[in-house]
Amino acid sequence: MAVYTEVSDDELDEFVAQYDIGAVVSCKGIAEGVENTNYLLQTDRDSFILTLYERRVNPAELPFFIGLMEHLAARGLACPSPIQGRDGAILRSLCGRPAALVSFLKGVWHRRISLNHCAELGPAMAEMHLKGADFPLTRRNNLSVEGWRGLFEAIRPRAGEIKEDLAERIAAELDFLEANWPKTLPVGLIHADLFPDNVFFLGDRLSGLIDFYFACTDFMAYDIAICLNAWCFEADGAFNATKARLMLNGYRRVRPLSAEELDALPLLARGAALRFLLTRSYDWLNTPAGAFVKRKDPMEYYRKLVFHQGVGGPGEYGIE
Ligand SMILES: Nc1ncnc2c1ncn2[C@@H]1O[C@H](COP(=O)(O)OP(=O)(O)OP(=O)(O)O)[C@@H](O)[C@H]1O
Ligand SMILES: N[C@@H](CCO)C(=O)O
Repeated sequence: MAVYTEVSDDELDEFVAQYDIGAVVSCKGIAEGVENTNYLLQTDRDSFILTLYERRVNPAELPFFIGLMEHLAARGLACPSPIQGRDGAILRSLCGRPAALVSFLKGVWHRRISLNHCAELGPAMAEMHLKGADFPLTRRNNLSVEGWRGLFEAIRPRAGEIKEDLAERIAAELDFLEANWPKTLPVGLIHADLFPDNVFFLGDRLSGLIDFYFACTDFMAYDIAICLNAWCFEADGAFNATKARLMLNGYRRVRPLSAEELDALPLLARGAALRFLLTRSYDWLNTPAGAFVKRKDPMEYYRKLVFHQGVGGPGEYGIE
């Protein structure tokens, strides 16, 4: 569950009075998510998400994330639209935390991914990349290749608790990726965490993208590589090339991929698998087993990494 901060009725009334959004009907804590406190706020006019930013979000980066959602929503992307108060401000303080209101997106996310979900994801991701292209702010991806060694050093002494030879395996992969990471692929605004729990559907249609708090400036093809990992493996660990093909072809219809981007996909997919292997390993080793935040399995991403290490070229991702 993720309600770290309880907001009293008085504090909420005072907060909502700063907006022209009607009167509060209900405000319920949302159990999902781990980073921030989220409430579903219903007024007599509409529904909103109230987010209180907790420790793991750097307040100095909030203008980037909020500005990005504003930018994308203004260009018609289905994503949360930040709500301005009567004074024009979006970010304010609630219970000693930075806080913001965004529009509520209808839809649900799916644990069981269908072929159709992947076919819908591709064009939506490409649309986000195109609409993000003229966003004026930039943010370095501190969870890309330059950030991995530091994370590795942090988990190295205890990596054997996850898998006996994990440290050696990661060390070799890191050396390889650092030596071969691309330098010149097209760069743009990427989501960087476009997992199924951040993509909503209404019936068969994708209805919106949420959770832009890892968004950054990086290779657009790296976002695709993250999605190959997060969307195209079955629960038994098998890679589903049909899902990958549908996602990639859907993407390419909206934003064509260059030959360099296609060729780089296996390497980028290795990097993306390593990124989530590292962060999940860190959280696994540093979150008590009984904590209310459920730990995500690092080994799922170790197995995905091993799969991509065996990929000979982009054709194995279903591309004709
Ligand atoms: N704009 C929105 N519209 C509808 N529901 C939303 C919206 N934003 C968040 N939610 C709901 O709140 C939940 C948690 O949101 P989110 O994933 O952004 O939280 P978080 O704590 O930042 O996340 P995470 O731990 O996944 O990084 C979502 O799964 C969704 O149910
Ligand atoms: N989506 C991530 C968590 C947030 O970075 C994971 O599944 O490991």
